[in-house]
This record gives sequence, structure tokens and C-alpha cells, in this order.
Amino acid sequence: MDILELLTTRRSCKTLSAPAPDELQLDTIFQAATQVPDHGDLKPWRFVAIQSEEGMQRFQAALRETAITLNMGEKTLQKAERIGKFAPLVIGVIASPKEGKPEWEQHMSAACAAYAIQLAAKAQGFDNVWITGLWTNAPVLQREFECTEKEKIIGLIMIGTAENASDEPKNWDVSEFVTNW
Ligand SMILES: Cc1cc2nc3c(=O)[nH]c(=O)nc-3n(C[C@H](O)[C@H](O)[C@H](O)COP(=O)(O)O)c2cc1C
Repeated sequence: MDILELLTTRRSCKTLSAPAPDELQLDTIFQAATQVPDHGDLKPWRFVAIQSEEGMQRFQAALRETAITLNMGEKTLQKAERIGKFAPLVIGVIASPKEGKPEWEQHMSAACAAYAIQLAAKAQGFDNVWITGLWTNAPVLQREFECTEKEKIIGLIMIGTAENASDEPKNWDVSEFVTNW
């Protein structure tokens, strides 16, 4: 896919099934993720790739535990089950700030890595969506991802093959967002 076409038409997808990227495609995704702007070359990110049966079970158990611990009722528990089976590949993106540059800059860099994951997956024919919510904020997944106090899970990128056609590109009138000097 042409890169400008990708950038100007990309949409998220929330109905994902197998296949997921293979090992080589996944490696390309991580090459893209680590090619992002990075002030001070601090590499303020790390990733957890969840795709094995055992990994998926661990992920599902963490979501279930989150819903139970937060005591948010049956609906949340059902949501946990749904998200646990959402996609054949989940990449947890963790902002991992280092000493040397402002923390907010490093979080931005990690966010760029998350977006690069989305783009590199899409460029190889795989749809995806970036989610967060109570799952990434609650302590259970932070414990499972072995996050330090400074680290933050900034996204779960759910990746797979779209079950439905992509949504239309947004085609905004960009003058709404742009001031010309
Ligand atoms: C940091 C971040 C967190 C997000 N968290 C969620 C989420 O928890 N649940 C959700 O449905 N969408 C979430 N989204 C939005 C989706 O990833 C997606 O952008 C949205 O559904 C719009 O689709 P589009 O990307 O095709 O415009 C999040 C986006 C970002 C950037």
C-alpha cells in the first residue's frame, strides 16, 4: 500500500480474527515501532507481544482479575471476556521513561511507537485498534507486564484480520485545524 494512501485512509477496526502477523511481519512491526522520533535516543518504550495460547490465557486471566478486583459487576466481567478474545495478537505498549529528557516527551515518543505499530500492521494487511480503559490503568496488568513505578501502559494494540470492510476515510476539512502564518 502506498504510504500516503495508508496515512490518509487508515481506520481502526474492532472486529478482528486470525490470521495475525507471522514472526517476520511482527519483527517488521517492531522495527517500525522503534524507528520513531526519540529525543536523546532514550528508547522510552517496551512492548509485550501476546499471541501464544499460554500468553492469551494469562492476558484473559488478568482482565478477568481486573474486573473482579474492581468489583464492577457482571457487565464488566463480560467485557473482560470479550476483550480477552478480541484479537489473535495483542501488543501491550509501555511508556518507559528514562533519565535525561522530560517525561512527557518520552510518553509522546512511546505514543508514536504505538501508532507506528498500527501503521506497520496495516501496511502488511492487518487491521487493528488501540485501546486503553480500565484494563491498562488497573494494577493487575501493570503487575503482569512487570511495570516499574515510572512505567505506564499506554495502549493495547489489538491486531488481526478484519471481519468487515474498513470504515470510510474521515476526509476532514483540515482548515478547521490549521492556522496559516
Ligand atoms: C490513547 C488512546 C486510547 C484509546 N482507548 C480506547 C478504548 O479504550 N476503547 C475504544 O473503543 N477506543 C479507544 N481508542 C480509540 C480507538 O483506538 C480508535 O481511534 C477510535 O475507535 C476511532 O477509530 P479511528 O481510529 O478509525 O478513527 C483509543 C485511542 C487512543 C489514541
